[in-house]
Amino acid sequence: MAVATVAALLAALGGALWLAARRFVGPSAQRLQAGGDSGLMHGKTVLITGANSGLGRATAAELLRLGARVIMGCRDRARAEEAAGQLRRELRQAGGPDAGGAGELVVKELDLASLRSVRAFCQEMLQEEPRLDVLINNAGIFQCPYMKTEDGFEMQFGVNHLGHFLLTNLLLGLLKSSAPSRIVVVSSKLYKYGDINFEDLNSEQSYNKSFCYSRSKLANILFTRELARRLEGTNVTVNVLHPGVVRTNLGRHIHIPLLVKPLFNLVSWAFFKTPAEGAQTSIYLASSPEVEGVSGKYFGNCKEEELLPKAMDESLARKLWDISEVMVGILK
Ligand SMILES: NC(=O)c1ccc[n+]([C@@H]2O[C@H](COP(=O)([O-])OP(=O)(O)OC[C@H]3O[C@@H](n4cnc5c(N)ncnc54)[C@H](OP(=O)(O)O)[C@@H]3O)[C@@H](O)[C@H]2O)c1
Repeated sequence: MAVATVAALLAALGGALWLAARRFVGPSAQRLQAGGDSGLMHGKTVLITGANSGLGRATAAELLRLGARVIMGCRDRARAEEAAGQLRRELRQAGGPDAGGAGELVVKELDLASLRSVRAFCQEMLQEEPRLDVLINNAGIFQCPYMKTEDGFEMQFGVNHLGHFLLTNLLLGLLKSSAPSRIVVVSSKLYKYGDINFEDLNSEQSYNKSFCYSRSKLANILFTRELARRLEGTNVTVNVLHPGVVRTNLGRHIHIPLLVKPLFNLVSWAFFKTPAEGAQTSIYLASSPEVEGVSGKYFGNCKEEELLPKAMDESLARKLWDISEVMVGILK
């Protein structure tokens, strides 16, 4: 009797934990089915940063299936070519458009930790690509030890915010001439724990890897909202999203003790989204007719969500924009 009671209690506790965790990461995005019919993106060119892994790779797979020309902007050509080869094979096996020539994958080198690389990449884009319908600022680095980009910026702020800031600005002309066009920014719910300290944007005085990640993700949202304001009337929209908690390579800098690893793997298997699930909101914002004309909004699970006041602070967003322009030397 006592054993049965304990077992029942454990089952109830397990169930409650399961429900609580699913609630935290959001409903299974598989049910959201953001992608539409194959052919929906036919004739559209999409650029995805960090498309060789995790969410970027899953987003590329679906947009390719929908018929887009997908440009994978990646820092490591070998890793990107390998991912592109796998994606083409998967698509052929599924009898997708690659066999018939509708979707197309192109790999281009882009290191967001180097403004020189971002400029060279954009120059190549402007020379070779007649149009750009969707830009997905997806690449990201998470809780790394203190490191600097080639230009001397703290790595998370440099890659997650400044690299994408310069990239977007240099491609705006192409996006405008291809309008209606869209920009999709991948942020994180962890923005809630960040703030923008203009006195120490480079974290020289103190470095906290979690806080700096959150700061970079808050910067993604402020950037999106200020850009949406600047793009009013151009038919170029920009929205930002939280993908949920997703099983990807993002945690590569987190050290998990060997003994705890099996438990962590079990928890992530049970509760985290798969990359295909996590990518649904990116795919939705990139391709769905439902969001045509929608701009400056924050999404999770393919639905608009509320932001904390600090992420909607217009004067903070303007100040960050002005300082970012100076940091990346936008006028050079
Ligand atoms: N996974 C989650 O639970 C989660 C939650 C909230 C938000 N996000 C956001 O989702 C986005 C995608 O992350 P993910 O989870 O898919 O992680 P991931 O599997 O690690 O993918 C990150 C991608 O960014 C690329 N990248 C990193 N540094 C770069 C640089 N300097 N230049 C160009 N590309 C660079 C990586 O390239 P390499 O493969 O060459 O390293 C990789 O392709 C990130 O912005 C992340 O902040 C993820």
